[in-house]
Amino acid sequence: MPQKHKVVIIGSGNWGSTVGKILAENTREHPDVFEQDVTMWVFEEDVDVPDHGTLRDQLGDKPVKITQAINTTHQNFKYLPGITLPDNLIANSDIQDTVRGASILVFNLPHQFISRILDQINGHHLPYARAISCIKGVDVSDGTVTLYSELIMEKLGIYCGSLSGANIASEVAAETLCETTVGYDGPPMDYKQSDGLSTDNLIKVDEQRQIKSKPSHIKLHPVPQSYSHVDSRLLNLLFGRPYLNVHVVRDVAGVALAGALKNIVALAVGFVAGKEWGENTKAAVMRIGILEMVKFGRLWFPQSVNERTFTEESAGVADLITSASAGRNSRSACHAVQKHLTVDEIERTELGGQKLQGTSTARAVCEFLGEQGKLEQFPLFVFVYSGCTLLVPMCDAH
Ligand SMILES: NC(=O)c1ccc[n+]([C@@H]2O[C@H](COP(=O)([O-])OP(=O)(O)OC[C@H]3O[C@@H](n4cnc5c(N)ncnc54)[C@H](O)[C@@H]3O)[C@@H](O)[C@H]2O)c1
Ligand SMILES: O=P(O)(O)OC[C@H](O)CO
Repeated sequence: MPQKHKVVIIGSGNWGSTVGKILAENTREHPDVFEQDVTMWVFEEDVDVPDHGTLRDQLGDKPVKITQAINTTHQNFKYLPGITLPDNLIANSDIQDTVRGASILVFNLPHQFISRILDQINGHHLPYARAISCIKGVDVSDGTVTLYSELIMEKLGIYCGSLSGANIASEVAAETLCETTVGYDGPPMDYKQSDGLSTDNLIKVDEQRQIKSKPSHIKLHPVPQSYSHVDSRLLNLLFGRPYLNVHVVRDVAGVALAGALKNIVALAVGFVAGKEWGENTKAAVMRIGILEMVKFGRLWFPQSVNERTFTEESAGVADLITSASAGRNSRSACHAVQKHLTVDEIERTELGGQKLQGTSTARAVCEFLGEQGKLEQFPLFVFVYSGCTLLVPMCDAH
């Protein structure tokens, strides 16, 4: 019998809790492959107990710790209300305790918080753990665009794939039919060597990106042969559900980048909706948006991004459509225009603690493009970042 994978999830927001639910359902269904309990790292906070159902019978009417609320009621009523979570999904606010001994780490938190969490994890995880990032966003610093899958690889020295798709969390949690894309080109798990750093285990960084500060290779620890391989079959066991079809592709960068950039386009569509410019304009914005997404990938990730990920996968055009139609970025931009507020104000007042990814991504991407002298090639991204301020200030002064 292979050693069982221990799976943990870092993040417990709207999508974090949804993916936690999926993981726990699957580890329970495949006890031969996975340890049943899935620990979910939760950013600790006090939450008010809603006055409906049996929640106050179980928790009382005073504010309680969110971890206590989740572990007692098996609901995350602040970030994923109305959904029952499996009782083998265990909330834990101690990040180092959460990752200890885990062979599969799933990262799923707003990108604003990932860097600090990685610093706290470093040194406390298995050196051969494998990771999947469900985070939609990009990190821009020192004149470089870094995908969160890459940041995780660099900071922790472990392999990281990406998951992204047309996945409005509340719909996935309600188990309506949908699909998603997993980018995974990782080395197989069972190396001939079972200890030490293998020279076969090199993940090549896209050399065309001319990233001066990055190593050209990241050396990975081989996974002991006792585990089953992390391959497309195992990823389907982990993320697939009867209502969620998973397609595994090798294009990790394309999946991650599409998930990040579509949020900029979704904001633009939201502005159009708020201005009541109609469906033709929304369609035009989406068409131009997908072309800018592809162009960005071609320019900055020429060796790693496969353009077909943008046009054929759930992570590409399908996610753009769903996000533009019903995502938080699009809705918030629409409300901002209608209420003459900034999107940041809408985020603070209407999202109940959930975080938008589009505004900071637009800012990061456009500042990067400005530094590279490429702004004129991305008029829609620039429109979102700066042009939209003519309609409504997109962000607070910063
Ligand atoms: N919600 C969706 O429909 C959806 C769908 C697909 C992908 N995504 C992506 O998933 C990722 C996670 O989004 P989400 O919807 O789960 O989050 P969310 O928007 O619900 O964000 C709230 C989460 O952030 C946490 N948080 C607040 N302050 C924090 C801090 N200082 N440090 C750490 N955590 C803190 C909260 O505890 C909560 O868990 C994002 O990149 C998002 O783009 C979201
Ligand atoms: O609600 P948004 O705008 O963060 O988008 C949600 C998902 O990314 C849709 O796939």
